[in-house]
Amino acid sequence: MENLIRLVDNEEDAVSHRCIWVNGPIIVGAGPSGLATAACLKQQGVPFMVLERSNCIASLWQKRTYDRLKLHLPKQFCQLPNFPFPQEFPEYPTKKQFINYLESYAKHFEINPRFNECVQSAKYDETNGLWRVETVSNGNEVEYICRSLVVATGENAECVVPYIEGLGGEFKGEIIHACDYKSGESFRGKKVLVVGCGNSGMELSLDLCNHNASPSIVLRSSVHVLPREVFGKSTFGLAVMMMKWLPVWIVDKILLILAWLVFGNIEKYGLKRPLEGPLELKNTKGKTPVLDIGTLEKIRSGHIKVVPGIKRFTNGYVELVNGEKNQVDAVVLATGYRSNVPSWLKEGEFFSKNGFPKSPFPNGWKGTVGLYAVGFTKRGLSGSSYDAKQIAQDIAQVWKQEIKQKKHCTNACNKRCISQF
Ligand SMILES: Cc1cc2nc3c(=O)[nH]c(=O)nc-3n(C[C@H](O)[C@H](O)[C@H](O)COP(=O)(O)OP(=O)(O)OC[C@H]3O[C@@H](n4cnc5c(N)ncnc54)[C@H](O)[C@@H]3O)c2cc1C
Ligand SMILES: NC(=O)C1=CN([C@@H]2O[C@H](COP(=O)(O)OP(=O)(O)OC[C@H]3O[C@@H](n4cnc5c(N)ncnc54)[C@H](OP(=O)(O)O)[C@@H]3O)[C@@H](O)[C@H]2O)C=CC1
Ligand SMILES: O=C(O)C(=O)Cc1c[nH]c2ccccc12
Repeated sequence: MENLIRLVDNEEDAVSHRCIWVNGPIIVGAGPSGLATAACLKQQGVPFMVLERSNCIASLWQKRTYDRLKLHLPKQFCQLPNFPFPQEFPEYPTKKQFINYLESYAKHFEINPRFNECVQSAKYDETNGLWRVETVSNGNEVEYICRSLVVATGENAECVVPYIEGLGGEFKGEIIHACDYKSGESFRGKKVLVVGCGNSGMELSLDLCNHNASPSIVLRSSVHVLPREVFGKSTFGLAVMMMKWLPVWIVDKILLILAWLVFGNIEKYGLKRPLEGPLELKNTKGKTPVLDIGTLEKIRSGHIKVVPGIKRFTNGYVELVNGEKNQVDAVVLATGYRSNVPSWLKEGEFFSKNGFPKSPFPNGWKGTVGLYAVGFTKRGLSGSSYDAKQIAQDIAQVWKQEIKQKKHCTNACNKRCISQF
C-alpha cells in the first residue's frame, strides 16, 4: 500500500498527533464484513486501509463468543466472497474452523489491518471533500485522511446491559454478559438465571445444562423457536428456497406448521410466540428467530425452566413479574448487542440514531460523499457478502475514473496535482 505519510508530531505534547493520508478507502473494522470488503477491493486493484480496535481480526468471534459455538446457518450461507470454505468443513462449522477460515481469508487476500486502532471520530470535511478519521492507538492520537469511508463495525459492536433494579446493587452474585461467557464449567451445580431468550440465551442455557448447572431462562415478551433442521433439511435453507416462489406470509405459515410438527405446542412451556411470523419479524424488526440446537428438549424435560420478566433482584434472589421469588447464584445477561456507529461517526443523513443505515436492504450499503456501510442488513454473513461486493464495485468504478483523470492531469500540470496530497 502506497501511503504518503506526513508526520506532524508535536514534541511538547505527551501524546503524539500524527496525520496520515490514505490512498484508497478506509475500512473501519476487521470482522467478516471488513475483511470481505477488503478482499473484493483487492480483486479490483484498489488499495485500502483497515483500522481495527482490537489486536486481531474477527474479534467478536475470537474474544466474545463461547467455546462450543457453531455457525447456526449451513456453511453455504456463511462463506465470504471469492474464497469457499474447505471441502472437509461440516455443514455447521465450529467457531474454531470459522476463525481459521477468516485467518486464511485475510492471508490469501493479503489483508493486513492496523490493529489497536480504535476509531474515535470520523467526519466529512466539505471544504476539500475528504474524510477525517481520528483514532487512539496505544494512547497516541492519529488522524487519517481519505476520500471514502467504509463502516464495518458491525451490529454487535457493544453489549446491551439493561438496568434492572437490584442488579449490581443488592444482588451480590456473579453477573456476566453473554459476550464474556466461555463455558458452563465454572457454573457447575449453580442456579443460573439467563436473561434473554434469543439465540445466545437459548444456546448458553443448553451449555449450562450440559455442565450440570441449573439454568432458568427469562422470556419477558415472546419468541419464535424453529428447529435448525426439519426432516434432515436446514430450515433456513428451506425458507430461502420457498422465498423465491412464495410471499413471506405463506413461508411463515409453512415454517410454523413445520415447527409444530417437530416440537408440538411450545406455548405450554412458557414459550409464547409473537403475533407476526418469524421471517416477517426478522424483516421488520430485525429480531432473529431462535434456531434450536437442543435447548427445547431440555426445557421439555424440565432441566431448563422458562420464567417471565424480572421485577427486581435482591440479595441472592430474583423477583419475577408473576410474583415468584427464586434463589439465584449467578446471572448471565444474554440481552443482545448494539451498533456503536453513533458514538464516532459525525453524520446524520445516511445512518440513523440507532446506528444502522436508514435505507433498508438492499439499499443500505451506499451513502453520499464516499460513505459506505457493510454488515448492517440484519441478514448475517450473507448480507455482509452482498454489501461487500456492491461497495467494492462502486468504489472501483470511481477509483478507475480518478486514475484516468489523474494521468491526464499529471501530464498537464504535474506540480499542482502532486501538491494536493
Ligand atoms: C454469537 C454470534 C453468532 C453468530 N452466528 C452467525 C451465523 O451462524 N451465521 C451468520 O450468518 N451470522 C451469524 N452471526 C451474525 C454476525 O453478525 C456475523 O457473524 C459477523 O460477525 C458480522 O460481522 P461484522 O464484521 O459485520 O461484525 P463483527 O464481527 O462484530 O466485526 C466488527 C469489527 O469492528 C471492530 N470495531 C468496532 N468498533 C470499532 C471502532 N470504533 N474502531 C475500530 N474497530 C472497531 C470490532 O472490534 C470488530 O472486530 C452471529 C453473531 C453472533 C453474536
Ligand atoms: N450459533 C449461532 O450462530 C448464534 C447466533 N447468534 C446471533 O447473534 C445475534 C445476537 O443474539 P442474542 O445475543 O441472542 O441477542 P438478541 O438481541 O437476539 O436477543 C436478546 C434477548 O434479550 C432480551 N432482553 C433484552 N433486555 C431484556 C430485559 N431487560 N429483560 C429480559 N429480557 C431482555 C430480548 O427480549 P425482547 O425480545 O423482549 O426484547 C431478547 O430475547 C443474533 O443475530 C443471533 O442470531 C447468537 C448466538 C448463537
Ligand atoms: O445469526 C443471525 O443473526 C443471522 O443474522 C443469520 C440469519 C439471517 N437471517 C435469518 C433468519 C433466520 C435465522 C437466522 C438468520
